Amino acid sequence: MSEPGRSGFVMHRPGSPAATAQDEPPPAEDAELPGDAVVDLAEVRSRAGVGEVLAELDRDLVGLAPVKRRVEEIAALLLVDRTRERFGIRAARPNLHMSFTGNPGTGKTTVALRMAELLKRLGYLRRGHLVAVTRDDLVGQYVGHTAPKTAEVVKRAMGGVLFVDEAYYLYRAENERDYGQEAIEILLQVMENNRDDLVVVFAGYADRMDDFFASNPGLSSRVAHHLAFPDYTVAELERIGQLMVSALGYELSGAARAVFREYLELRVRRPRFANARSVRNAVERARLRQANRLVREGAADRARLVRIEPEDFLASTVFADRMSTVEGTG
Ligand SMILES: Nc1ncnc2c1ncn2[C@@H]1O[C@H](COP(=O)(O)OP(=O)(O)OP(=O)(O)O)[C@@H](O)[C@H]1O
Repeated sequence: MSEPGRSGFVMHRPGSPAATAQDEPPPAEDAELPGDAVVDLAEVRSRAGVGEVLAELDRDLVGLAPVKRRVEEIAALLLVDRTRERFGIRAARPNLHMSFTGNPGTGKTTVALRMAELLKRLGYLRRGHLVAVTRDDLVGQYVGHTAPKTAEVVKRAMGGVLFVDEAYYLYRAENERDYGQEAIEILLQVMENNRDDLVVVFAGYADRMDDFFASNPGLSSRVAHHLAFPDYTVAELERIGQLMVSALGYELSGAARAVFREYLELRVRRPRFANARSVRNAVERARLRQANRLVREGAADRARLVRIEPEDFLASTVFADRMSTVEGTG
């Protein structure tokens, strides 16, 4: 027998008759649980909606198994931390600043958004929004401009996640008077002093992030969770493409599927390949071509409006030739 408390905690008291809502009011949010209480963690997890966010993450994002596992581990850490608090066990709040490393289009921003939502549901962030910035949003061009610029961004991000993309551009080793250093100093302070209200995620290519952290030990020591985003396999890119296509209300004909796969196999080897972002761009281009084809043809029924055909992936010239024109288009 269990009884949900207002805070989502379910108390079991071994050896005592099960309480009901009538004979025992649920404990207040800040009421400390007695030492012999037993908390049903699965119930707490489900009440906070954690399972829901994790299930959505799993459903909406193809692959990324190691990332999903780390997100789940962090969620478990926070659930247990909250539960310990309810027993009056006081400890510093877990450090939640993170680094997300991986190539472009591997899902870093998307996972950061889900993480923000998760942290909100677990009560670690007030708002759970995401503010994504790059160096230009933080660093000014003239003396005295950086501090107010960074402060403004930090203010906007309070209660949520500050996502610093391509974080290594903040630090320019070759220029010791670079204003980026000033932004880093401010972020360091905020990461230490506002841990309860802001989570900072530094994102970028893995090798450059390693150098960035090596040059900034202060930052590195404040980042507790490092999540590595691997490149997608062709099969995963194909599934990502299918998801995107159906989310837009289209479908690939059988022949289009084969052409799409062939396209991806070539595309991953071309310069400026950007994983799922390149897939999104390919889908958008196919959508554009399909529309133009239909208008040229002059009439369309429902089936034709939703179907992407091979020629929507193929340009007028042969595939291999076209791949050279794909360069630089993402
Ligand atoms: N695993 C995935 N499954 C489905 N869609 C994905 C997946 N990963 C990324 N996407 C989609 O691909 C696009 C790019 O992803 P996202 O912006 O999160 O990547 P990123 O790593 O932050 O890239 P960048 O570093 O270039 O900003 C988004 O539209 C996102 O929804």
